[in-house]
Amino acid sequence: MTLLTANGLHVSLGGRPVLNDPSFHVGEGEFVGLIGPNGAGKSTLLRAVLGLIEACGDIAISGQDATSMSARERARRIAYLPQEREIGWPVSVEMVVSLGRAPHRPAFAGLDAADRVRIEEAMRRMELQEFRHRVSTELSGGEKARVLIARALAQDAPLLLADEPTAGLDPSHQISLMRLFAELAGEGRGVVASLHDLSLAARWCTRLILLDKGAIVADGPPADVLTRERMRSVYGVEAYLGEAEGGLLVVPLDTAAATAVSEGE
Ligand SMILES: Nc1ncnc2c1ncn2[C@@H]1O[C@H](COP(=O)(O)OP(=O)(O)OP(=O)(O)O)[C@@H](O)[C@H]1O
Repeated sequence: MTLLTANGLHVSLGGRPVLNDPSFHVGEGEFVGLIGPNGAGKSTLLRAVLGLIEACGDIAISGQDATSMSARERARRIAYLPQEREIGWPVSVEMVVSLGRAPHRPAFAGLDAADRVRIEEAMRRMELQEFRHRVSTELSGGEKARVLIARALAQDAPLLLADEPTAGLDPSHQISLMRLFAELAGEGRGVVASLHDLSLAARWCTRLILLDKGAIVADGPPADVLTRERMRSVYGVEAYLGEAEGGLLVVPLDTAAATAVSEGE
């Protein structure tokens, strides 16, 4: 089943076009890495799909026109991890994670047993049980990121959109998170994550969408999308592409340094 279809999106911000007609779809079981240089429009694309900014074009969520959905209905179908990791109030970690259940409950209603199961599961998956009573605003950047990811997991939506979810996480937590997203996809959900670590993206994502200047320049299996030519034309760098543990390894090269060394020989 197709969880998300976006057709011909156009967004202008500050009088400048930021999204130039991208069209794509995300199905159940897909872990899609949204990649591209700074300013390519990745966050804008995610925010447009969520209805957080005005966009022209068609967006369907689980086959239903997104414009006909209330914000609450949308939040039951799409969980979102924003790029900003700020937590506004000095409340406990458990309280922040429990906010993920809000779209499923009538306003001001307490948590029921099913909510509590989801909250515990989300905290377990993000290794936060020991943190449950800590004040969320007093955590480190990476710990806060894990709390906000747990809040998105507690939302228990079929589709998860995550904006740079690995930012601020140490290597071990980066890998655990990518494995978790792959597991969520394996359970039949859809995951779309904007990522700058191309090796992580290539290793774990089932598909990559490469965005440049608001347009999709490639969409497909990681090894097809990440070529030396695209690293050059889109990111403006030479890159070493190799293989490690069954995944593609992408190492951007400092060409100025490489040239200096070879000229000195
Ligand atoms: N509110 C705004 N007003 C004007 N321009 C904006 C606004 N928000 C974003 N932009 C511009 O839109 C472009 C796309 O931004 P966006 O945050 O979507 O890029 P991104 O691909 O997520 O980048 P990054 O990898 O740096 O997070 C950028 O050039 C940015 O400066």
